Amino acid sequence: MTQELPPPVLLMQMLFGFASSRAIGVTAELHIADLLKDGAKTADELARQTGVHARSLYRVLRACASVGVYSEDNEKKFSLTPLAEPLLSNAQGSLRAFAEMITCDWQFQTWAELPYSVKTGKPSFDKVHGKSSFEYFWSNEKAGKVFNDAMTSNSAFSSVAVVNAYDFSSVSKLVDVGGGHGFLLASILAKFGNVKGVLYDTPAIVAEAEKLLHEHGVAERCETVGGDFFESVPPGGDGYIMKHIIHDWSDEQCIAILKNCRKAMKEGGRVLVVEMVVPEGNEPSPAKFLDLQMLQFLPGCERTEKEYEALFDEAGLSLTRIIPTMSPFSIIEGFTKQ
Ligand SMILES: C[S@@+](CC[C@H](N)C(=O)[O-])C[C@H]1O[C@@H](n2cnc3c(N)ncnc32)[C@H](O)[C@@H]1O
Repeated sequence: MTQELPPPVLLMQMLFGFASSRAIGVTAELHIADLLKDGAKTADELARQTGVHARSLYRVLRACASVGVYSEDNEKKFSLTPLAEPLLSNAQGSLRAFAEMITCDWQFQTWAELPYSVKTGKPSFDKVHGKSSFEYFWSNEKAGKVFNDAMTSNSAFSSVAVVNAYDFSSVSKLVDVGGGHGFLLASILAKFGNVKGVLYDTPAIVAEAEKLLHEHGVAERCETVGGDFFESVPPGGDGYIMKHIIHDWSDEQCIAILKNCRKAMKEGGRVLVVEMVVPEGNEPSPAKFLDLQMLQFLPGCERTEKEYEALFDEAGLSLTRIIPTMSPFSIIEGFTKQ
């Protein structure tokens, strides 16, 4: 439908993209979707419950409703819509924490410096915050929590898709490299009862993962190991999965991580990289905007199929398949080159 709008109107809508993103993020921060779970409410009622300014909240919700996130009825009551439901905290694959993170203060401060990244090719995050993004999250409790909660929330969304798209039953020991708090690995182990897991991340992050592994009832089948994936990864797995890891790093750094996996894996083992794959040409894809996020936050980027093939090749692996999932993420599978 938007294609039929006159170009200046469509362009203006696009230019206001940052505003719709921020407005949706504010409602995520205020848990508005949770408050609408049991029925429609006016902005006044919602403002009383959240302690904010009623008229301003109304304006934010009206703007969100104009793009289909919530809807407003004749009595000025707001309700959930299919686009608002993923903002429920307990929705399967909830995007609430992700929405809060992707529109928070340090995001907008970093995006304001996009021209710096375009000029220099360096992450604007480091310029704005004086350190790399991971160092910032590891040293700043509040930002670290927002980031890790978003990763777990995003993981909930993409993990369901990965678990349903790939048959892990032929893997006996799966190492999740940079597995964060372990949501993906726990989901895989919960579905595939024969698989043993190793959750590998920095020592501080894996120390926080135990609770989640217990909650999924997989702690007994899952080891946690702290370390640095540029140095080494735990040996003896026949599967090495990496979700949202490879897109964080430069080609040289990715090749180092992939080579470490190849060296550590048992004969006949495989690597499984979970990322968006950038389509060639003008095809629309969220990967092309996530790529700009990477440009500013880390040395990494989103890659095309050919670029993944080249990375795998340099690391001594052959890309065998790209398996699409019901999410924007694909599973890029590789085996040791024969
Ligand atoms: C973008 S998050 C992805 C987390 C998880 N795979 C997921 O999809 O939710 C990147 C992860 O890499 C971890 N990480 C970053 N540098 C690392 C390193 N040098 N060694 C081990 N883990 C590292 C971070 O702590 C973080 O958990």
